[in-house]
Amino acid sequence: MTTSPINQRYLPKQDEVGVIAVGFSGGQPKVGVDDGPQVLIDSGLLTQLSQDLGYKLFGDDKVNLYRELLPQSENADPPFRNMKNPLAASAVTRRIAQQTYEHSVQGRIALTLGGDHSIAIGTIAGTAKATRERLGREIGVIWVDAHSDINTPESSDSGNIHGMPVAFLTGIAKEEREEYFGWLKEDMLLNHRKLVYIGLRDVDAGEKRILREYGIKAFSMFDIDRHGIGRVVEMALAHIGADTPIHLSFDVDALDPQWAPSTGTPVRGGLTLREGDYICESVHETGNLIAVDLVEVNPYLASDEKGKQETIRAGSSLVRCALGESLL
Ligand SMILES: NC(=[NH2+])NCCC[C@H](N)C(=O)O
Ligand SMILES: [Mn+2]
Ligand SMILES: [Mn+2]
Repeated sequence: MTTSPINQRYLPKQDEVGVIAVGFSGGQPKVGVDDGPQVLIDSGLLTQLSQDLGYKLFGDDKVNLYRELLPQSENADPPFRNMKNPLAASAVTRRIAQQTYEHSVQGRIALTLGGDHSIAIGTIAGTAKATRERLGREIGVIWVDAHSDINTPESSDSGNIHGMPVAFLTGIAKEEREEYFGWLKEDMLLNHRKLVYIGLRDVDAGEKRILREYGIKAFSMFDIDRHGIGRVVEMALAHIGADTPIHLSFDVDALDPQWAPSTGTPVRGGLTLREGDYICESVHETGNLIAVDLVEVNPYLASDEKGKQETIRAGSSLVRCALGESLL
């Protein structure tokens, strides 16, 4: 496969990583996913990135809780268009967009540790804007997940915003009011033709309609069984285009619960850890990686300590692979 890296001057500073540790769980109802970044950091992930992989780290060494942005009480943040915790999610993701923007516009790889997947509204908005400014181009997104997270507020059965980020980011869901994601402006949006999914196996009926209507590229577990992970990743990268800055958004629930049981919405029949690592390694190998999100690690949901540790180890392995650990 020919995936020649984009023009040298377009490359991120490949030795600098901007870390955003996001302790936010308001995109879904289960407590604990806000402790995801802390357990990943406690496991030594950031030390490994600097000491073993040689990255210069910038940004957070402690987890953002965004307390000052959160509404005072749940009563102060009633559902809006069926969305739960809309003011909190909007305010926090707006701030995350600023944080990723600041790293990305300087050419650092933006690494975001979540937190539930609603936070990708911020991370992708930030890198999309920074990349337009810095390089004059659109980003591509590889979204690795059991779910497509492309519900609109109206199509969602749950009202959980972590099932909606892609709809807002592509402009498929729109909202004018500033405090309800109206701050997402044109230059922060993602072209739905530059989006590709890998690992899908639990997609709502309304989401399937959206994927079909917009012709969005998606590789489900069926496709991985049919073609093998090597061919699927090759096709996914070809869809994004060889000359495109890539934002990798990895939901740990893409992995089979055997490898990552400690997550809010586990779905059986998923990727092996090795397949997940392979996706990350392949994206690294393109030389076009500009950002990584690792989300939905909830340390309190495994049935035992072993499941919790496995999930943390898997999540941190995915991040290290995306940053080039296992390539010789
Ligand atoms: N990021 C996730 N784990 N998303 C799960 C979403 C589940 C379901 N489709 C919903 O919209 O509520
Ligand atoms: Mn998911
Ligand atoms: Mn997700």
